[in-house]
Amino acid sequence: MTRDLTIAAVRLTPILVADPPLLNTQGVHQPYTPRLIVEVETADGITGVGETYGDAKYLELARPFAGKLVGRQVSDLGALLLLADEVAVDASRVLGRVDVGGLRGVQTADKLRLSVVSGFEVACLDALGKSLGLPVHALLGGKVRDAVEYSAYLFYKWAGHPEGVPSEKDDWGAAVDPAGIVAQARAFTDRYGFSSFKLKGGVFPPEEETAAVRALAEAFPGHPLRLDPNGAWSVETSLKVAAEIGDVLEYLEDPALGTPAMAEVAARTGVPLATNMCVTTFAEVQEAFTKGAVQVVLSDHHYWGGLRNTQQLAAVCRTFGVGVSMHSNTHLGISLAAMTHVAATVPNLHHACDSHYPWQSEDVLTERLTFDGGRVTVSDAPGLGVELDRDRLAFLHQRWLDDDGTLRDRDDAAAMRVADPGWVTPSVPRW
Ligand SMILES: O=C([O-])C(=O)C[C@H](O)[C@@H](O)C(=O)[O-]
Ligand SMILES: [Mg+2]
Repeated sequence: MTRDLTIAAVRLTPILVADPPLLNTQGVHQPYTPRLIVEVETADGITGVGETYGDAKYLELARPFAGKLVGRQVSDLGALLLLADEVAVDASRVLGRVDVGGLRGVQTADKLRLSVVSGFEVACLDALGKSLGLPVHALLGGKVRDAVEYSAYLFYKWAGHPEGVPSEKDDWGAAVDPAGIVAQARAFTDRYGFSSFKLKGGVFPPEEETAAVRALAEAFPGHPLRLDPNGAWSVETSLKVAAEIGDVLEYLEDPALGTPAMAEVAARTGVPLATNMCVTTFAEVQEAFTKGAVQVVLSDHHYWGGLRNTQQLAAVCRTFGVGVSMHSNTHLGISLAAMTHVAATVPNLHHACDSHYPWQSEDVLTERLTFDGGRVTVSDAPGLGVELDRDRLAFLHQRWLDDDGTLRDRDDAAAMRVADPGWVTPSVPRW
């Protein structure tokens, strides 16, 4: 049977999804956060889905990029990155400083383009897999594991968004001290079976956060623990924390901002350092690896330009003896499926992956993905193995249409100012 893999249509649907009041060093998550759902339809009527960031700066690139794909083949994956280079990035979008929501290091035109491409690459792979009757992991060379392990992503959080702010309720409660963090970890374990834990730090003074990690170590002896202040600490503070809790850490994630500071910390501690801030593109690899600044890179297909680039990153890490883990921002089930497919193919992925998915009560799928013993089973169904719920998609899109623009760009500092009008993004190092 011949198949027509020509892309006949591309649909882009920006949505707003509920997000709990999770705290990080920049502020707090908004009650609703933007995502972009990408659909690629072949001439045969097969639809592939992808998901990426939905802020205006990504939409601006996604729209012209979508126009370039019509008439091409869904199998033409190599061309995606080249086509993306043809899409102009408005200079005002390239801030030259850490971006407000993504906490992914300094924002560049390249990073914006790669994040857009990732959603389209996943949609093309989904459509191609459905056309050929093959799962995405098979298109990527085949799985080396049947399930992918995820870690519990613990956050300091408030019980709810500020009074009077429209939001969805969550049932996690508040967590603003060690006891609250341990209770949250127990809830993660009870609900999903996770056995490794990452605490998002950079929120409270380091002594409070190390106390929370100690409390976790006592409550879950021997379980892998990570602490990630998103570069909020000085080199000296990072070293102090490493000395205090290094004995219970699997790794310390981005304690200090930027490769030179990370290299200095790494030179003076035996605690492995991980990053999703100083190595986020191939261009940043050489300096960081040759300086020994990081021992683990958190891959993220949204950052790196897709699933195939994620595999290439893993190969580069293997070459340099650097470990691989996986980063996550707020995402839905399409991305979790994509993360699981690529993670299943990476032999040197030896750390449980991060995922925000448990924090997301809303999705655009007919069936949510589930964690069993902290693991997601790798689907062998054609494509990603997920199905779009068009009614939910329309509902969440309507929320985006109804928004006056306040929430269409993630801004954790602005969300914090609703509760604390004097809040300004802390300068780095904060401690
Ligand atoms: O460094 C990380 O792991 C992240 O940046 C993940 C997320 O962005 C997280 O910090 C958040 O959403 O607040
Ligand atoms: Mg991180």
